[in-house]
Amino acid sequence: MKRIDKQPILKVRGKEFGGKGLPLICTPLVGENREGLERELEKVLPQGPDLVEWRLDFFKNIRDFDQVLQAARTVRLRVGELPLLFTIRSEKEGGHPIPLTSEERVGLYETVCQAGVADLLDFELGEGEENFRRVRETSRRYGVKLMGSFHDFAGTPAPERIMATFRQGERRGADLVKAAVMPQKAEDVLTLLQVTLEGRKSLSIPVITVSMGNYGSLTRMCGWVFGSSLTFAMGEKRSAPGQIPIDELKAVLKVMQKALGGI
Ligand SMILES: O=C1C[C@@](O)(C(=O)O)C[C@@H](O)[C@@H]1O
Repeated sequence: MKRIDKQPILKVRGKEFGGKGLPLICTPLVGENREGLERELEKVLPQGPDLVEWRLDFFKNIRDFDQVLQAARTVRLRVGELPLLFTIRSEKEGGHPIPLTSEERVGLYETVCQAGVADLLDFELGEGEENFRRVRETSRRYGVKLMGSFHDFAGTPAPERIMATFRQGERRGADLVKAAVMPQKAEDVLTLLQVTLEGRKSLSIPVITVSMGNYGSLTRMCGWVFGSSLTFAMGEKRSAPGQIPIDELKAVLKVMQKALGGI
């Protein structure tokens, strides 16, 4: 079986988004200060993720950009050659409440790009066209890749809406797009997988899709077969419902890959 005809690929520090075979495994860090992040990394790194996401919205002193940068440099150093993804999730899309306006979030992304600590940024498409354009411009200037993202912690929108969001990301110049949604019924999981396949076949950039919660955890294991280029797995602590421990995920992926004939 040929997996999917068209395969747009994005390479970041040698890791391929959208390449053949297994998905990349990303482990989120949710430490609330530098020490916490260091402790987390000690547990996470030996488990062999392909990349690490720092969820800045969990960082306690996020208003203090100097502290953020200090922590960022520590994390950067520790992850070494692994790609590092910076994410400031907004509360309305399921993030930790943070005292930063949209304007300040854009500023913080600019700061980390300038400091040369990030490989990838996750910026919500819901932050609006102008903010997205600014983050796109800055990230491009510093050679940082940009993920246009969308999250719904309450439900799974209709497939056309998810696809429309992906196309919006593509139009705005994102390097890849991501949707994480919550299933309310088993059909929602199928919807997400169907959209994954459609996105993979019709977009010019790689896609990442996640269905969260218990039912949704299926997609964390099999989404790659339908075209999701990355899956999030728990290192020390979950950053979203349904994430499974990285070692368990790796074991499942191995079984699936063999059963699928090595695609
Ligand atoms: O958007 C995502 C996906 C995610 O919400 C998940 O469900 O695994 C976890 C987040 O940390 C990440 O930014």
